[in-house]
Amino acid sequence: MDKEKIQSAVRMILEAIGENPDRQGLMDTPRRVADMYEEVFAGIEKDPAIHAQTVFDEPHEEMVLVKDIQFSSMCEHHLVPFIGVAHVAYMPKNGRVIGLSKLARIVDDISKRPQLQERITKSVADLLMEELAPIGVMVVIEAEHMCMSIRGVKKQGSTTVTSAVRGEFKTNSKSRNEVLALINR
Ligand SMILES: Nc1nc2c(ncn2[C@@H]2O[C@H](COP(=O)(O)OP(=O)(O)OP(=O)(O)O)[C@@H](O)[C@H]2O)c(=O)[nH]1
Ligand SMILES: [Zn+2]
Repeated sequence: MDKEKIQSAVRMILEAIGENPDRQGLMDTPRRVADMYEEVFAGIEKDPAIHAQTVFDEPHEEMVLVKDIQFSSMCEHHLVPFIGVAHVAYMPKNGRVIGLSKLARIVDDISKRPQLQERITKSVADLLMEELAPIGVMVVIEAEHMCMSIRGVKKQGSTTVTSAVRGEFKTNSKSRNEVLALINR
């Protein structure tokens, strides 16, 4: 990531909005924003699939659900945050079970990029299907988009819910409803 370039761009934005980038309070702002972008866009340089490489040979072929995984991402249209929770369920097959924290790490790496909520949802589901070849995967994400609350339509408190459903969860409404019931408990 070119942090020097981010700094000069932020300086230009401050000038463009009619501010004085050299005044006391703004002097370090380009550097701070560059540090922040390095953090919130850290996923661009990461391959989330590495988190699915260590599998435990555990013969559990029923649901595993990690719910309420907090995440934050940056909406790619306005570069403002959207913040919420992800619920990730899968049904392992052939002993291909991964560490629970890895589900959260996958959500993190995929979120830390300019994103759309739909793409995060789909990416997490597809990654798990590809890497673990499980019986099924279901990802549900709930988030509030700052681009809808602090600007534009200015609707605070509205939540966007997206889901991606694969395999058994797609074909079997009982399995799907079980996940939804557990999420909403
Ligand atoms: N589908 C989807 N849309 C998003 C997401 N984040 C932000 N948006 C929307 O992206 C759209 C961009 O619309 P544009 O009309 O190009 O931009 P805009 O004029 O700033 O839109 P307004 O927000 O309506 O003022 C807006 O409707 C946002 O609400 C997301 O994760 N998924
Ligand atoms: Zn936006």
